[in-house]
Amino acid sequence: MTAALIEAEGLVTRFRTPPRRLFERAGSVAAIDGIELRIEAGESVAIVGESGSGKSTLLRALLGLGHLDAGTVRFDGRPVVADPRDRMLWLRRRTGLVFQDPYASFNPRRTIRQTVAEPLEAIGETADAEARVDAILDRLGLPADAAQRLPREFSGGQRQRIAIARALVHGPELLVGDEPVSALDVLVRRRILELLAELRRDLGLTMLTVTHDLAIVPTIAERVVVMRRGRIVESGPVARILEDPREPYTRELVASRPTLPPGTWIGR
Ligand SMILES: Nc1ncnc2c1ncn2[C@@H]1O[C@H](COP(=O)(O)OP(=O)(O)OP(=O)(O)O)[C@@H](O)[C@H]1O
Repeated sequence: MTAALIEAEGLVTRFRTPPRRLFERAGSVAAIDGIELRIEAGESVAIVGESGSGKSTLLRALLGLGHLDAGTVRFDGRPVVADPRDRMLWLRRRTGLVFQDPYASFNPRRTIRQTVAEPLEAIGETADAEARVDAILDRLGLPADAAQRLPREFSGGQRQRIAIARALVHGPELLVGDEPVSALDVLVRRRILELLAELRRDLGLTMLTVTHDLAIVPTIAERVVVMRRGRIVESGPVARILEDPREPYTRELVASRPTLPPGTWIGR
């Protein structure tokens, strides 16, 4: 079998929990507990589960940003190790990240040009930064003068476009989103989801998106991984999971999701 883009085996991450009573010892909780996950190049996978199920911890582990108590992660066959001596520039070159609240991750005093160029600085590819920033801002439908302006001058939807521009400016093959549209209102959310689907097609991206919102999954992914209490309880094609969930927990999640907009399913 050829190497998958991401291969995770037996991942366990524990966090210490403070004692609840005076003479009780501190305990620990497994935020992720024995995760096996394989993502092929070009695939788009959504990780879903309620708050606290371990989605963000898993994402951090896959990117080498969080500690692991057990297990291994490989990216295109190469081990991902959370080691401060190795800043894993090779992995940063190949991945782009989009978070829920772009504003919180923008420096309010840096122009959009400086903000979007951040990954290029981080990986030491600044030679043609200006042209690359202009090209990606244009690709994301931002006005030509956006580069000189500051984050506060933009709406929520535009800020998320800027965040996506920053995630893609260095030409990564994997785009990772942690609740990338949760902070947006419904119409803007729809547009950003469609934009992500289009970018994925045009750029041949592999996508990994964490969300608590099952309603967005058909637009963003072909495969769903359902997490509960640090474990994967079910995984499969979007249509199968949404129409015929096998696990009681997934059935509950599906039943409680808001009605799907008459949207674009990419998974079938
Ligand atoms: N740094 C930390 N220290 C202690 N406990 C943590 C830490 N990070 C996560 N946890 C615990 O690990 C479990 C999983 O958290 P995680 O944030 O991965 O879940 P999540 O599914 O991403 O939740 P949300 O959707 O609310 O972000 C939770 O019980 C959480 O309290």
